[in-house]
Amino acid sequence: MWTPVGRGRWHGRALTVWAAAAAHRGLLKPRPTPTREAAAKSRTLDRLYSSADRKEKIDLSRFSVENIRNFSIIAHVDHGKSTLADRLLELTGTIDKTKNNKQVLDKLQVERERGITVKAQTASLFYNCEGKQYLLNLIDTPGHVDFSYEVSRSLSACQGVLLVVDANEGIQAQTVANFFLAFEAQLSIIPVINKVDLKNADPERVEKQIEKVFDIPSDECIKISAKLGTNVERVLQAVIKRIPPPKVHRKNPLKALVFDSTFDQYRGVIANVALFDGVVSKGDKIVSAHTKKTYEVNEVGVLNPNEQPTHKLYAGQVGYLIAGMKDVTEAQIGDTLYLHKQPVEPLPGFKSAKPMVFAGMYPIDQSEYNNLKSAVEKLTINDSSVTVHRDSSLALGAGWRLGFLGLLHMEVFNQRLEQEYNASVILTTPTVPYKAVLSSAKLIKEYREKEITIINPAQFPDKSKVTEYLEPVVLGTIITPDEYTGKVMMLCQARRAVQKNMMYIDQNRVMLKYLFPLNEIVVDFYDSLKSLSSGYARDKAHSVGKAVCERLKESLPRQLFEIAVQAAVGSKIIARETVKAYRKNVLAKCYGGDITRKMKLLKRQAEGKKKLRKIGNIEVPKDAFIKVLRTQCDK
Ligand SMILES: Nc1nc2c(ncn2[C@@H]2O[C@H](COP(=O)(O)OP(=O)(O)OP(=O)(O)O)[C@@H](O)[C@H]2O)c(=O)[nH]1
Repeated sequence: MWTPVGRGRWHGRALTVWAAAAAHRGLLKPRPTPTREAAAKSRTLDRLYSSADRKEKIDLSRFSVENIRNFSIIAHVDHGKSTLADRLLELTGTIDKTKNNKQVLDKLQVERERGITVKAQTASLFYNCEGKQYLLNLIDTPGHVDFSYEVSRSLSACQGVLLVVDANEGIQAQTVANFFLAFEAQLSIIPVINKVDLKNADPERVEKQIEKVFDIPSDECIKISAKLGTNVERVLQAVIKRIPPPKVHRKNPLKALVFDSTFDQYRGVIANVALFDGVVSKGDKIVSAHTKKTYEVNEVGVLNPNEQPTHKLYAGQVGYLIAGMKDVTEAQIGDTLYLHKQPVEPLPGFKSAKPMVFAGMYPIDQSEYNNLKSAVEKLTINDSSVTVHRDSSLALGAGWRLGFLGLLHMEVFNQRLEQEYNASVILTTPTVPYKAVLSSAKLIKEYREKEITIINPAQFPDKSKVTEYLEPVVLGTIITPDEYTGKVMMLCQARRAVQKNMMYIDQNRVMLKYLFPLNEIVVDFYDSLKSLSSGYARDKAHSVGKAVCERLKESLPRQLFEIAVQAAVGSKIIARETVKAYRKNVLAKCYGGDITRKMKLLKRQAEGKKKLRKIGNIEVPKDAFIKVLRTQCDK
């Protein structure tokens, strides 16, 4: 939903923000240079995942549906999902127990460098419980709100979740958001209170919070230390006892959901699939419900945690499938695959992600356009929440306008392009989408619509042709120790937010819900929340305009005439800088001499400059644009 610019109203998507005083690793900080430890870990993981290690084909036929459990680990950022996944992999003998096993499922370089999960990762574990062999398919998910699309997709392949909560921090905003995702999907929820080894851990308090906020009896909570491995075996037992096996039919024709996919340079698209019905094996002819194209299956297997080919994949199992899809448009996340000549009703797929932040992306060098295009296409297979529209700019040439779920998402996408595809790009300052209700008949005819969405500031229609502008608003949840409540509320009001709810989740923690205009929180709200500074200036247009003018002034080459660099909002100039002219010494040849002659020469020079200023065109070097845009993005 949208609201007239300047007023607050509820928008459909719930966006959660972090607790004010929660200790947190900087998520939006500039990318750190990889440390020696990260590099060593990277080498260890490369060995762990090298294709040379791929083992013999395994036979999954021995796992009947009753012996399969599919579950995700969900939590707020940093509450220990990936560390718990490490322990589960060790306990089941999937990986050897070594000191180097730290966030093993965080395979991407960007994840290892930033210490956060950005991609959901699947691992199939084999576990013996009370004399029975079980196949457990685990999906480790990201905790940050920008990647919650990964969580919702992962849940479609599961029947249950481990809801991990930090024993010191307690319930946080993403704990609440992720709980509701699982609850709405009607999954079994096992609360796991982690980090009980911490000095300030208070698992009893967290147990009570869980009971109060989620209505889950406190005796259902499992208290563990994922770091030390304490009680982790109980988690596995609870997975078997409390999460039901999938409801599927192996005798029905194949019905497989593509819930994620990646692109491999040599093997094409590798689709992560959850089988709802039937069986699939190498050599089968399958059809994509989305494109109706037919493919021959080259390989099927499970992730253990690296790719391990199997003879077949059976209904109820989660694995991967390679079928020679070479073109990126063929790999659609949410697609249903079925056997040739045995069509099935396609699964509902996924609601498409709604981008909240838009930015222009251009190759630094236009000759790199095609390479960058192919890199962007391949990366969007692996990250389907990014939207791509072609765009062009006078200064930067041909490029795209990309839509992201948040700023961290944008940074991570950019970093992945650089690291995984060696691409070098210019990203412009992020903006949020706006809508304009048009009043001009000419514009309505041109757009064939009365209400248009604007994702590019350059396309903002003039005020005189518009009845009103609308801006997106989001529901934000903030959980904060109560001593900060007053300051947090002041900050929210300064950001034009409207309070919707306030509740004590325990003796000294408050959960606040506010409707925020998205534009007010998208760039720096988290930093302000952390510092709770009260010196917020409401109208930022002036300071931003001034900063850009100053930077442009530094970057523009001087001319024979003065150049005015102005920032304008509509027709109102809000900031100005002047690039001084080169001054030719027209008096150089006047030795001594008559003052009137000197005056005449200076007057003629001034007139010449005035004329030049009227007709003079200056060429803005591309470097200047890059410099200005870069610094804007760094802000
Ligand atoms: N003391 C202690 N620290 C833990 C425990 N479990 C995890 N940690 C630490 O908490 C930090 C975050 O752990 P992760 O496993 O990366 O958390 P995560 O939830 O996967 O993080 P995201 O994927 O980025 O949301 C790391 O520094 C871990 O070493 C625990 O049981 N005790």
